[in-house]
Amino acid sequence: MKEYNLNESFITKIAEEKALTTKDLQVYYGNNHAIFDANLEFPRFEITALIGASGCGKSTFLRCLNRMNDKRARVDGEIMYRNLDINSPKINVYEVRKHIGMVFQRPNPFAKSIRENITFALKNAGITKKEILEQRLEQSLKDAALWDEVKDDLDKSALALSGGQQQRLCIARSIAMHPDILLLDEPASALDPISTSKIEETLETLKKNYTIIIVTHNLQQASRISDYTAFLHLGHIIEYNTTANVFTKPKMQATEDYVSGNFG
Ligand SMILES: Nc1ncnc2c1ncn2[C@@H]1O[C@H](COP(=O)(O)OP(=O)(O)OP(=O)(O)O)[C@@H](O)[C@H]1O
Repeated sequence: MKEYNLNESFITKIAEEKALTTKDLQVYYGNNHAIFDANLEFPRFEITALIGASGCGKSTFLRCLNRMNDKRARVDGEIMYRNLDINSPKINVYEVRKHIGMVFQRPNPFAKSIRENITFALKNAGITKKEILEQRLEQSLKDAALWDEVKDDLDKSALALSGGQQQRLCIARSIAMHPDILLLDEPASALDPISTSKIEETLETLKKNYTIIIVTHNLQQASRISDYTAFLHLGHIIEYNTTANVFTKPKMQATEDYVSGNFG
């Protein structure tokens, strides 16, 4: 693999309102230092893509943003959300996850009905009024572009849905909680091209109301749907800029090689 100077980077500052900011974020799996000095500002109501070769730390970084690494890694540094450092040990992680939701690579609906997949977490969060549950059910399924396909089958098992429908159900389940930020870890990598384009359309619509941060291996997908892109290499954020700049006028050689397919 070509060697690049990992101490050189180009990290843009965001002029818009920020939804989340990481400051000097470091992640260690035992002795493996997996993320180095990540300083990124995520703009509100925009889609930011995290790209880079396998093992560069995309998922590790994403998982820090709603404290999903707590049990597997040591995470140092700050993650600022609404003037609070949500990486502080004093913070209630369940509260964090109500505001910052996560959708995983493989669709993981509960083995329950479509309705219960949406209402389960809401009920756990103390929402018991039937009208509110029904309203959240319908709205989240509409926002995830699934309502028309399932509205007559709400009491059927979620496991009977196709993979693409299951993934949109998982997005609906996340947004039913009314988070501010949605984290997605390669949400379309297990899906066929039609389901993938439905997920992409859904994300484009959702960004009106949500800040979206997505890990993707698919460079076309990053360039199609994201407003900002961060390129990671060996745990370092090498470049962060508008997606148009990252793909057409990259500042760093490593980025240019990666986006043009001359990497490695
Ligand atoms: N649970 C874990 N325990 C120990 N090391 C881990 C763990 N998860 C990831 N790592 C290590 O951290 C580094 C970054 O991995 P990570 O999965 O974040 O990369 P990635 O860019 O998301 O990769 P991919 O694109 O293949 O999913 C790798 O060296 C990996 O081996």
